[in-house]
Amino acid sequence: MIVLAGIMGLLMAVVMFSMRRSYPKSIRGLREWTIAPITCCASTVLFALRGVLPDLITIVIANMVLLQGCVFYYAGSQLFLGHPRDTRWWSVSIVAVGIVLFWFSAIQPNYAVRLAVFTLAIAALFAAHARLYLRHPLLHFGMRLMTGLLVVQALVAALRFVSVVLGAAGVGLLEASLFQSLYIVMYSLTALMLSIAGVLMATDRVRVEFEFLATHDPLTGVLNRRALFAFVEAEFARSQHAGTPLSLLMLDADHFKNINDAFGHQAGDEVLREMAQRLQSPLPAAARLGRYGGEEFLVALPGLSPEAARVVAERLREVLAAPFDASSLLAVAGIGRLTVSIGVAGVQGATDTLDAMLARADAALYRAKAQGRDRVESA
Ligand SMILES: Nc1nc2c(ncn2[C@@H]2O[C@H](COP(=O)(O)OP(=O)(O)OP(=O)(O)O)[C@@H](O)[C@H]2O)c(=O)[nH]1
Repeated sequence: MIVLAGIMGLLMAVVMFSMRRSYPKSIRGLREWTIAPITCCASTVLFALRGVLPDLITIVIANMVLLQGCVFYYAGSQLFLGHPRDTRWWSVSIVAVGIVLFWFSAIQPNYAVRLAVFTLAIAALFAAHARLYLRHPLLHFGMRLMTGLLVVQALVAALRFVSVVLGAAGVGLLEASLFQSLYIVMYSLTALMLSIAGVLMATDRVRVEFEFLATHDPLTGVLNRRALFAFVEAEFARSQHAGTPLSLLMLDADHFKNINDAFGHQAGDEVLREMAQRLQSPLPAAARLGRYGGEEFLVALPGLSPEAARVVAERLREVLAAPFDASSLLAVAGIGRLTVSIGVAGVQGATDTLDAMLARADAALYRAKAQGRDRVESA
């Protein structure tokens, strides 16, 4: 059982290694999660050589290596969750545990004390590791699995510690009692189970990152045209079905070409980013903002009539026209006030189509441009 679990842990290290090579660099911690099962497997080999190699290696070093393997998992989780790697105190603790284990194996042999010290250390390590996850929202199955495994491991180790204190340590690691067997199975499977949870978490993260890239505009971070249209189509169908209002705002920066020409394309990009950021704040929670193309944005306002949407549009115009922060790149470049023209359109009855509604918003925008810009026009 122990040997098989060690081999499976090694296979998981191969999986982690190949994931690390092919996954984006933004997914951190995979290096530590590769080293961790290898380290745990190395400890298994050392435990298995009991009687062949000196006790110093098969007891003291083996336990220290196992603890270090668990610390690598912890370090991987710290990095994966966006924290700096900070395991210095655990390294110091492993050395301290090693000294105590050495004392109670070479100087004053005592299996119960060794077991108590080791189970206490590993229970504390798993508890700290579980706590790290519990301070984050457990969004995906992989994270919940990892947290559950760590909590169970911490509890098993704590129970084992209590049993040792109550005088039920047994006589040795491979004693064939029920509790000892359960404990061995649990710890043999640690590397395998933690690695599986790590693989699931990394895969979840890649999916979320790719989903974001596929649905958001890289320059401004708002929804891209495809994702926005998927939303608008669904909302239009819902509005037709339920008879609830839906409005669209088509928004175009005024004389944007002049900004590019006068201040350069990079300043133009910065203006677009600033616009996207400013446009988000006054929008109702159900609204969605997306980049329609170039310097044009589209806002979908489910539940709002064209009259209510017009009020939102005026508010957006105000927010965009506010002066830039003195330290902002745009103020430094000397770009003045941002103005936009906005076309508003709402759903008109059961026979309306989305294309017709978009055409009305576009026509209203065109009218706003024709009538001098920096204004809102309704279809
Ligand atoms: N910097 C930057 N410029 C862009 C981007 N997309 C489109 N543009 C520029 O936006 C400008 C749009 O110009 P026009 O369509 O003539 O419109 P305008 O100058 O805003 O004038 P009006 O809309 O009539 O007020 C062009 O100069 C495009 O090169 C972008 O992603 N970044």
